[in-house]
Amino acid sequence: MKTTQISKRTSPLRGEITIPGDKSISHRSIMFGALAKGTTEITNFLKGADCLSTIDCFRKLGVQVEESSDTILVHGKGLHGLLPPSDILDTGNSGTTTRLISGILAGQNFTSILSGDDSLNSRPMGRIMEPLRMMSAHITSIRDNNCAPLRIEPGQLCGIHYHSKVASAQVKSAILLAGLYAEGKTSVTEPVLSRNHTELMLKSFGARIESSGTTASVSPCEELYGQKIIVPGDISSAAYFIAAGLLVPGSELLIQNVGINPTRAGILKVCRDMGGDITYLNEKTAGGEPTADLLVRYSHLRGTVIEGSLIPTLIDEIPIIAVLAAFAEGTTIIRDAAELKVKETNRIDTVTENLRAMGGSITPTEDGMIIEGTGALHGSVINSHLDHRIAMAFAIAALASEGETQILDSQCVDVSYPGFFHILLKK
Ligand SMILES: O=C(O)C1=C[C@@H](OP(=O)(O)O)[C@@H](O)[C@H](O)C1
Ligand SMILES: C=C(OP(=O)(O)O)C(=O)O
Repeated sequence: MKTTQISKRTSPLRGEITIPGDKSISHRSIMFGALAKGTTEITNFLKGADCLSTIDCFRKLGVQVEESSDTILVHGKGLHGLLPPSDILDTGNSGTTTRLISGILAGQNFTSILSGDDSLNSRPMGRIMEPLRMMSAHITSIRDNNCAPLRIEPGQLCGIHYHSKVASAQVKSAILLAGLYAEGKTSVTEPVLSRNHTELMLKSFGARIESSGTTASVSPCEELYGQKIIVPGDISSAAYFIAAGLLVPGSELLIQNVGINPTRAGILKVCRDMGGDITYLNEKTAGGEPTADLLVRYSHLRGTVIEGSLIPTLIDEIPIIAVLAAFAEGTTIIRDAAELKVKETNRIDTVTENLRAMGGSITPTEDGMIIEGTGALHGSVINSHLDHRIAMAFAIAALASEGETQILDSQCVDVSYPGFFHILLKK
């Protein structure tokens, strides 16, 4: 397993950088393309391990996916054309693959088994099993612990109106995708709006889908139709370079073509609230997804409060926000973020462990953390616990910290950002 060593950066980060494609949109482009009639052409697809797991699963379901250096072609099978898999569907480290594909598989006339790595197989699946069962799906946890491996058997689905306890785009999407196969209308109401890529993209593929506030509804349709998709740069990946630009003295970095969908862009609001100097340039919209180039300049940061409806818009960015908070002046409070406990690791614990190792002052809470900014950290050994977001967040902390830092199991960044260290260390 790989260890990456990072020392304090003595020169500013300057120039331009492009960010790999959005992970959420890349997963969905394969899934919806597979269920559509005709070919879906995807540009700027994220070839991270999670999205490659999605491709692998759909290949096992009989879908032809052609990969070239700059495009992916998905030869769709139509809504009812998937084939029984010859093997277990391996969803790797990916919660998104597992939960979204479960909604699709619940509506098929064959049995499938889904399983992932140790992290994935310990994450909660009851949150999708409950609503899918209410729709009459036959989905069971093979070890009877509400986790994967999951067995999904054929079922005749019926529409429901589900009130979700968690604001989770994966739960919402699993239900809406099952709704494509259900009799009648299927609706999901969330406590607060989560990322809405499924709603935007399914609409462009021709689904009968509507959204109003925190409720999204789908009704069955004859077919979906293949699309051309240009995947925007992933704001969750851009977050590390935004933070690097804000933290390394003298930096001025132009981060190009970043997705700034308001259901995803909470980190930009937080950085600005903390005093971060970020300018949006060249704003555009394609396929309902807004993008911009972000000009980020080194800034003096102050603490802030992050809570409520903002949390789902930046849930994956909380580890790097915690790093920013450690360098800021004053206190940062993060609450309403209990979902952090059920990601690739318990991110309240893994952020606390690693921030303390670097000399940060952090108090974990039941649903978040309180960080007293000390303005400085020191190098240390970082245990990523194989969580890509932890490895990348603390790599950025290392750039602005005295001494040397070693990131253990740094290869895990390949889950969402292959080449991350190469780009970071040559910039
Ligand atoms: O739908 C998606 O693409 C995702 C939703 C979020 O998970 P939850 O739905 O569990 O909040 C996020 O953490 C994950 O990285 C991607
Ligand atoms: C939580 C994440 O992804 P997933 O749920 O798809 O594993 C993530 O990328 O931070």
